[in-house]
Amino acid sequence: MNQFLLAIDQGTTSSRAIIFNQFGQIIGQGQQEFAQHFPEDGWVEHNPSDLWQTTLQVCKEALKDAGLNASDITSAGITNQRETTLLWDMETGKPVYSAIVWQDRRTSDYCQSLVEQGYSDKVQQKTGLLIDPYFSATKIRWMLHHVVGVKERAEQGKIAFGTVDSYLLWCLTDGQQHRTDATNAARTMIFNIHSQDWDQELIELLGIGTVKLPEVMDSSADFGVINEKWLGAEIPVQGIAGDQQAALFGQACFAPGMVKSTYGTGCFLILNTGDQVLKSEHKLLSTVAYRLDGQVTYALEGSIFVAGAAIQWLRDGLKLFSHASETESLAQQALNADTVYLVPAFTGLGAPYWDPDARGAMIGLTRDTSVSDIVSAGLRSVCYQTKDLVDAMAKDGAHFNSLRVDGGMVVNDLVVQFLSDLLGIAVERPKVTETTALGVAYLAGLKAGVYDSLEQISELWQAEHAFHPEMGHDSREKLYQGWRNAVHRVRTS
Ligand SMILES: Nc1ncnc2c1ncn2[C@@H]1O[C@H](COP(=O)(O)OP(=O)(O)O)[C@@H](O)[C@H]1O
Ligand SMILES: O=P(O)(O)OC[C@H](O)CO
Repeated sequence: MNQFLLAIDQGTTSSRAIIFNQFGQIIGQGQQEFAQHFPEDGWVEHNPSDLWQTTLQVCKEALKDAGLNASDITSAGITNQRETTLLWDMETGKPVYSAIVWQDRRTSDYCQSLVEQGYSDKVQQKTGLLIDPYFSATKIRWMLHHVVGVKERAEQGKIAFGTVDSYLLWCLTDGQQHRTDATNAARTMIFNIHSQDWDQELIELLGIGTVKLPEVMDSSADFGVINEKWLGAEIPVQGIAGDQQAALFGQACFAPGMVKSTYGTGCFLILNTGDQVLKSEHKLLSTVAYRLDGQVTYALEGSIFVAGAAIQWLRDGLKLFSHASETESLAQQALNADTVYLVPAFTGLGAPYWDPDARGAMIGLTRDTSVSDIVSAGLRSVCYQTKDLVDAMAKDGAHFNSLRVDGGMVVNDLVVQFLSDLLGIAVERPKVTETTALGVAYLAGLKAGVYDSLEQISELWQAEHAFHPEMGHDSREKLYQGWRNAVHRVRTS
């Protein structure tokens, strides 16, 4: 008999719900985009009601698409854009402000002051993270200091903090559960990844001790039950993970040394490091890959802020084409692909540079530079940035000879082939590229007893295509040197 798992994937630009059967096949889905708000330079916000309402709608759409009722669903999971921060009043259930999105840079100066006070080592040692506005903690502090009345309500013990998973769980359970999982907690900059507890010293340092923090659970656990008023029947929520960790899980990267890279708005390369926290000397992040039965599997992560977003900019900003799918044929016509570089540092550079003040550039332009050359440079920029991460990992002692990829961009064969050429390793694209949703469905299914073991899940993973390097060493080095020069031109630190 078929069993069905509902995966809620609340991402940066859209909310998605996918229903899988126990074989990891997609049975139904729904997706809705929502508005991005940029109230000031470097600020990025979402309306919490958009996050919640689109989530609810896509769940209904997915059920309809699958021809199922909520009562047919065995278990549900939530995966989410990470770090994005919400505070809400626990009495009214109302968010006190917008959701401050992971890309938001408003706490840059405060982060810089923490660095100057010498807290970098302590933060990295405890949380595995670098001090950066990217993470949740300084966003919480900003709301306490800037939103009228919130500090007072927090002092009365009425204000809850949550990443998007927590907030959605709160809504879905009708205010019954205030919980998160270890992968999401690990992105806040106040969670000790060794002891698996909230870190009181960092909480006090930031002055955010009055806010109620969610209970941190395994990634596969009994988080609560979706109230029947939302979808027509109760559904247990038994999986939660940040979207990049869920993708690692969906790619079945369960053995130390296995690595995946997801190409959506940004790009996130995550390497399974087993039960070891690998401390990076090259500005990568140590984080929680997943936590099962109290056992933590750790990961090393490289985060790039702009990947598919560069393609969106070429489409919407420069209006060079109407659909992302046109980029492959356009780039195939590029005559100067090897000499034109686009550094998409629109919101600064992420790993391994962490240069929030860098800005984008196009280098190598001549009179015969064409639209095709620029599009090709945009696509290739994603591969060059990945090589930056892979090289940083190698310097940290982490080597691998194949990479699993997923996300909206990997339908583009040209991108994946160039990636393989540049890295000089095999790049594997799975049959199901919705690995984020699949990963959290697996986590829910593990708790629900649909799956007994990780081995069983590994057996479900199937490659759709493996790309092998076709480029020679010298060409690869020459192209990459050109990229290094281009990045050097935009860096401020
Ligand atoms: N054929 C393509 N070639 C290159 N980029 C693409 C292609 N199709 C989609 N994209 C890019 O992939 C991204 C969407 O991927 P997705 O995984 O849905 O992102 P997210 O989950 O971050 O919203 C968009 O930025 C889009 O520009
Ligand atoms: O929503 P995505 O897929 O762009 O992922 C965002 C990341 O979780 C941010 O850390």
